[in-house]
Amino acid sequence: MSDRLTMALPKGRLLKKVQDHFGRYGIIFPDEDDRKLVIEDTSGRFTFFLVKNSDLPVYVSHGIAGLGICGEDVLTESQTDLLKLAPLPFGSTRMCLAARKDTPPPAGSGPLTIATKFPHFTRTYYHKLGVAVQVIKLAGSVELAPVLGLAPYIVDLVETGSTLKANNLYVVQELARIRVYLVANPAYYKLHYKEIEEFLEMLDIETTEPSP
Ligand SMILES: Nc1ncnc2c1ncn2[C@@H]1O[C@H](COP(=O)(O)OP(=O)(O)OP(=O)(O)O)[C@@H](O)[C@H]1O
Ligand SMILES: O=P(O)(O)OC[C@H]1O[C@H](OP(=O)(O)OP(=O)(O)O)[C@H](O)[C@@H]1O
Repeated sequence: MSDRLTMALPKGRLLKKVQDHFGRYGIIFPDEDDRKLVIEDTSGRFTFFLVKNSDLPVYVSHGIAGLGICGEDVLTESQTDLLKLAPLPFGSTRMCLAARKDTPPPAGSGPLTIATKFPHFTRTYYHKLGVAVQVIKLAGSVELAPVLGLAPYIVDLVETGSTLKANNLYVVQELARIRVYLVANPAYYKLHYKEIEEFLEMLDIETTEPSP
């Protein structure tokens, strides 16, 4: 492959935001053929791989893509050791405990039954507090669980709150702020330190990792 930097991008709701943001800095990639999964930006600096959100840390940790753009939610669940270079100014959400409006907040040290797409985050969060949890893992539409009686509580991402509202649920407690990060494979970062730092300077964001 050429000496372009390689970056994995999530195919879902973040892609348009990345495209708009990068476009402001002259990193333009086409979207006319949205079935193409390997694309090159017109400035000649990047090759992008369009991957499923939850697979993104796999590609970066294996060094297939040197860089990636990924939410902290996915990073936490992946249990990979990627460098979080800098948060990006879009895609922020809140990880929340939510329930039906007629369910009171949990009291005492559990056990709490929680349905979620984020079992690792949920177990870690409550274990740190000494609260016992039974986690029911779902792949999506988590808001259905309290509505249908699968679990009284859910842990899920909340952005606008409209999904909770439409299903008569409420935020019991905000557990964490979740941001979207530019991440790197540690070895790739060392190898391409100069180009990556130039790219970060151009985006006007500072690295959160010390220099190698
Ligand atoms: N409203 C939102 N809901 C979920 N994630 C959001 C939202 N807004 C921003 N994000 C961030 O965007 C990232 C990518 O969201 P996307 O919808 O593509 O993921 P996903 O639903 O997990 O993807 P997939 O359905 O392919 O598994 C999330 O990991 C999260 O950090
Ligand atoms: O607060 P809001 O703006 O309503 O956004 C939050 C919702 O969006 C996400 O789901 P997504 O659309 O990815 O569907 P999924 O649950 O099937 O993964 C998230 O899991 C919430 O359900």
